Amino acid sequence: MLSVPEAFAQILRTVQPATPRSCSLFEATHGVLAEDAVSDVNIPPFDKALMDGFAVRSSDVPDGTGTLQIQEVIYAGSVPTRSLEAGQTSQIMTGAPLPEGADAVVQIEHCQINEAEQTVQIKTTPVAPGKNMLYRASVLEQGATVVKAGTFLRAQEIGALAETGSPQISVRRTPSVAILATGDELVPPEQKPEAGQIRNSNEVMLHSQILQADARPVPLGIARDVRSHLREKIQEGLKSDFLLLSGGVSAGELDLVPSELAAAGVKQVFHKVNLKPGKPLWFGILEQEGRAPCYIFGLPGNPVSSMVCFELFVRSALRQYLGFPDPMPQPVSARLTADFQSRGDRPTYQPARIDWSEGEATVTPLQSMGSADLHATVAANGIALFATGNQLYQSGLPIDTFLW
Ligand SMILES: Nc1nc2c(c(=O)[nH]1)N[C@H]1C(S)=C(S)[C@@H](COP(=O)(O)OP(=O)(O)OC[C@H]3O[C@@H](n4cnc5c(N)ncnc54)[C@H](O)[C@@H]3O)O[C@H]1N2
Ligand code: MOO
Repeated sequence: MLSVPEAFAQILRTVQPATPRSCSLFEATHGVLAEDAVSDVNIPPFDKALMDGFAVRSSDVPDGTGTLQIQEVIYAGSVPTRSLEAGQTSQIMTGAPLPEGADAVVQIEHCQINEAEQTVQIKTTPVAPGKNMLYRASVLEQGATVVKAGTFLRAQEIGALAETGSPQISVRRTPSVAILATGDELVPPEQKPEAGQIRNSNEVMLHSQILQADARPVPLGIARDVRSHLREKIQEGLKSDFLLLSGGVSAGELDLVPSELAAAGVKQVFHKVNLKPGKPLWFGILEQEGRAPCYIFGLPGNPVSSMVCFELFVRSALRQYLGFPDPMPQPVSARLTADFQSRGDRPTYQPARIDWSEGEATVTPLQSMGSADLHATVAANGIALFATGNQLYQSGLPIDTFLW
């Protein structure tokens, strides 16, 4: 059976980053930048006042006092016409360019203007070069990288791109992800289950996980364990960029998913991974003439297996599709708060509570009845990884955890 690292490697080898599209900054939120963006200007573009007041030569008022001759008033958006010689100053507004010779600004509250003599008396704390101003290009130089390819675009990146001359950018947009729950035992959440039935909790849970992964869910409802119905629903799902099926992938007589996917032309990449929960995980690709491939995951029906497989494998595939440089889940090392006895013939991903105290992460594995016990995940904010075998992990030992 495939190991977890081998499964990751096969997913990352199979899923190709989406073709980038050009879009305006108004459409770019939650996309991922496809090419490095460089600045076409210096930031700030000129030595810039950060206060309303007087532009000065700091050497004229090193101790913060002195009387200076006013040359002109410089507003934001205008250009100074006079440079400052010794003993001279110009009144300046926040955001305006400093005149040549000036290297500091004294704020207006510390200045007394004599209109008749066109002088200003300054009384403030010592003035060093750079006070209340930003030097040209001190934030960013023209030609420097503003946002790197592979960056998820939030409000601040979008603002920085606007400031530096990238109104139109090349972006990978979030994929559509179809969800298809399978099983004759399932009823919708709004229905009270009758004998032998359970509610379809995986569809809405996956919907929420897809949204949390910043992708676009396309819920398709329930496919019954009847080939014709499943076939029809699979065809609908294959129109999305990804298709997630829940249930029907293990060894049961009505586990029709792998054979129906094969009949639809989907090529299996792997079936079954050595982890707990999630062993029956299925992954494949549909290559299509003239359009992008569809990537298909058959997630085990047990709710915790479905959730864990999404967080580990589907999320990594979505990150790879979006062009993130590090698509794999990032482990957080945390110390066990109590002894933990691991059991089992597979690496185990145990629902866990991860906390931070005094700057260090701690982890408390939660009691769980296994892959059908969704309630253990409600109290959890992540998963703790334990290697195969029966082993006593002592309190205080650092182990790998993954937040969700
Ligand atoms: N003989 C074997 N039996 C099983 C094996 C095996 O290797 N050999 N693997 C076990 C493991 S591990 C898992 S996990 C499950 C996964 O089975 P399937 O993916 O085929 O899923 P189902 O049998 O359809 O369902 C399993 C379980 O989950 C419930 N379920 C299904 N869909 C939903 C849903 N949308 N919402 C909530 N719950 C759902 C379903 O009722 C079952 O109780 O197989 C083991 N068996
Ligand atoms: O993958 Mo299953 O949930 O391990 O029992």
